[in-house]
Amino acid sequence: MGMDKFTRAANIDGKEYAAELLERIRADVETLKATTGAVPGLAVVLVGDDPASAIYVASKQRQTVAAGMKSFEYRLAAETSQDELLELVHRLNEDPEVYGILVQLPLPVHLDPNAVIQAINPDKDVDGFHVSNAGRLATGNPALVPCTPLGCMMLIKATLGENLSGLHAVIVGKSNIVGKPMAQMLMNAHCTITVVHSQTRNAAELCRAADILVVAAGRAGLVRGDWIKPGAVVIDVGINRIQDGEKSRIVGDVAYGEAGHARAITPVPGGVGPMTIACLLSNTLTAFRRHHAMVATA
Ligand SMILES: Nc1nc(=O)c2c([nH]1)NC[C@@H]1CN(c3ccc(C(=O)N[C@@H](CCC(=O)O)C(=O)O)cc3)C=[N+]21
Repeated sequence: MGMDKFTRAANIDGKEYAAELLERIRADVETLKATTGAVPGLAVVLVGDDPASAIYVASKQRQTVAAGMKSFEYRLAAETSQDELLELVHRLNEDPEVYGILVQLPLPVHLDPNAVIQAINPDKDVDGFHVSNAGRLATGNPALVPCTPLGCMMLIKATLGENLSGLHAVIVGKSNIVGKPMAQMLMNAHCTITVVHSQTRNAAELCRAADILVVAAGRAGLVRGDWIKPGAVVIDVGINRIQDGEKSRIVGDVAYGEAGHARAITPVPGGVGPMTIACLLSNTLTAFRRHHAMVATA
């Protein structure tokens, strides 16, 4: 894609897209409440008192209520046992008012996150972390997909249009939460996929081949300007708190100031982060729709 040197990369405003998505969700919730006589509800479970987690959970709750959904919040003590947590998950699985369940990660170290995630009813697994949802996504079946890569996909399509067929997407990072599901989604959209990670020998060279570059490495400024092909679309998933003199601030995994030759790039903050929360509500609405469609056709 030809870009003259006077063109600046467009800023992909995730905050604005998230606000638009939340407004569409709110309108859909209003209609569905009238047609089903039910209200979508999201349960968020927070174990312990990690301050960053508490901030995210408060923000999730505020936006859930703003969308017209019910919010059920469970704050459990840090010393909660595995059995107590599993018991709560089982109770939420059975609760007809709860359509979505999110257990905030990370959990205190004495708890096994995998066992907790696999205990969630996959049809209520709005994080999309259950093996059943990972398998559905991998096989192109209807799934609840992880919120962060879902939000990335929406921002990519808002920038490039619906048809991504044949584009080369490079994903940096291979986590179950972002890298792997992102690769699956882009493959389902008929992209050619390269996954780069900490053991990759020629990461810069591989990234330079990307039409779409999604970076979820968790390392501040890892991706430099010369890793980016002119005209590429760059999605920065990183959220890194760095010390800047007296103050601390949040930066992404991409050296944003070196990416002027990209076609478009997400800022941090204000890019992928706000889309993650909007997609959590989108997934709750999806779970609600699927439940009521099943009931209607049964
Ligand atoms: N089961 C589970 N599901 C999650 O989805 C989950 C989780 N656990 N644990 C923690 C991480 C983190 N996370 C974020 C969501 C929104 C922003 C966000 O909106 N960030 C803003 C503000 C950044 C700031 O200033 O802190 C931004 O990027 O603009 C960030 C991070 C969801 N997580």
